[in-house]
Amino acid sequence: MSTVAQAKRGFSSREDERAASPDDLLFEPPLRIVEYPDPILRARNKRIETFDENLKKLVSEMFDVMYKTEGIGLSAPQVGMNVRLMVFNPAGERGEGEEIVLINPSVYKYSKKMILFDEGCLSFPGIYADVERPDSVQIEAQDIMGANFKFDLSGLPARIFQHEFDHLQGTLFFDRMTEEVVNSIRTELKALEKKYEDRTGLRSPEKIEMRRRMRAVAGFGKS
Ligand SMILES: CSCC[C@H](NC=O)C(=O)N[C@@H](C)C(=O)N[C@@H](CO)C(=O)O
Ligand SMILES: [Fe+2]
Repeated sequence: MSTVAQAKRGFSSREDERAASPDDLLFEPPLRIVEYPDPILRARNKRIETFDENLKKLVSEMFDVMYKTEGIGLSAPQVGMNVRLMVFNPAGERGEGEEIVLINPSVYKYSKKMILFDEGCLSFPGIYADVERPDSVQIEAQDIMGANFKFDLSGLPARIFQHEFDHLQGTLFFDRMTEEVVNSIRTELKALEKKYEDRTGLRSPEKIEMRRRMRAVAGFGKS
């Protein structure tokens, strides 16, 4: 399927979510943050169906790298693992606030009220810009033991959840920015693309203009 067709489908329906194999969950610490425009950030993320010690270790390593890099949230694809897992702690400090672990999350309701917030992403070091998102969301997910639960999020936790949920859909924060806002960070985005091209010897897998066009079909409210 072409990238454009994938974006139109939005990786969103349950039928599209394949189950992760034990190999998909293998990792070697220390985890490292995957930076834009690495194609890992646009790849499909598989459902987790094995709730074991390895998963607990992965979650623990994700919190480690999140705190070390001054994050308040982290999704598995950002550490090279294409599975449907996110961790967050709005306090951003170990031992403070509440550590949330969400596996195979989905959204069943978004608020109508929308809020602008100056967002940063660990996969786009040093880049901050305004993103508009619903103020609150009602979600369901599984915990580290595989138990299902539902809860409501608003304010900063809702913001972090939506940012990380987007990562699980292959959507990046600039896909949600207005054209004017993307223009304000375009030089920094291009610098990250050049860094990737210099490091890998490969052409950047995406061109910013193309993502701009695809943003129109990203849409809120799909799950
Ligand atoms: C507001 S949602 C941001 C979530 C993001 N997670 C993964 O990319 C994240 O943690 N971004 C950081 C750059 C961030 O927001 N850090 C905080 C605390 O240092 C900040 O205020 O910059
Ligand atoms: Fe991010």
